[in-house]
Amino acid sequence: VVGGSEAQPHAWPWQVSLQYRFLYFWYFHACGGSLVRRGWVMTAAHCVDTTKTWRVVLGDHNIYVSEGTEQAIAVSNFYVHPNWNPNSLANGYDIALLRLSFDATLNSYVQLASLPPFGQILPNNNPCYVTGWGYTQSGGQLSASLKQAYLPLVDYSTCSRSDWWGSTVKTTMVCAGGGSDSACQGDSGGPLNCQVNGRYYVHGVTSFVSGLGCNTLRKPTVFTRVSAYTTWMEGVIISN
Ligand SMILES: CC(C)C[C@H](NC(=O)C(F)(F)F)C(=O)N[C@@H](C)C(=O)Nc1ccc(C(F)(F)F)cc1
Repeated sequence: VVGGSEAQPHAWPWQVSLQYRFLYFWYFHACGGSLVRRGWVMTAAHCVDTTKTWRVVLGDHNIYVSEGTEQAIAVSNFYVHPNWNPNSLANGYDIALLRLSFDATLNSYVQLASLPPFGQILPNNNPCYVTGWGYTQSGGQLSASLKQAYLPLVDYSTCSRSDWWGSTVKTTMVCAGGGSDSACQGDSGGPLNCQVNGRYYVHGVTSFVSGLGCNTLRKPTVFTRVSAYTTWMEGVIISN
């Protein structure tokens, strides 16, 4: 997250850190995710590399310090959207579900995300926050502590303007920000938390930013629109 501020610990208790094992017993934070069922995490398809060994860490704040609130759970299966094409990021479908090897324990540090109703489109400027441990500057480094940035929602008609994202953005995506604050590498797969009637819903899965820099003017962060995929997710979960 570029800009914004450090989140209050456990203010976003559905936020997970998605980590892959390297060397013997070391894990590396690669992406974010959201806990959607006790045994299921929603993330971005572009985060999933099935040749690696993955785990999710729930209830975390500082990813480099053991605080006693974490739950680390192995990922036992991956369900990437069938239409996802890694060579066509602009086509969308950048969403995946991870089956955990056992169910998370829900408590004040670990809670389920609320998902929007199918097809819901939020208005321009709807208040939203992006959260994650991603780079704090373009070409920078990961944040040790979870960060949040206020990113007002940008509606499709604005986001698809030619001097914004043009035809790169689709209606199955959601844009937010476009100013000095943004997501950045390492925030992928994490939630866009949008306030609707006083409650926060995970309305987006962090997908991409401009290749020219994370917080490029008029290139808002682009998210997979969760409300376009809730039926697909229900189908995966009830049959696995
Ligand atoms: C690894 C990438 C697939 C996703 C990566 N995502 C992120 O950094 C995050 F965290 F904002 F979600 C990203 O946007 N990286 C930048 C450097 C990028 O490649 N952006 C980008 C690439 C292609 C397009 C497109 F769709 F136009 F081809 C748009 C943006």
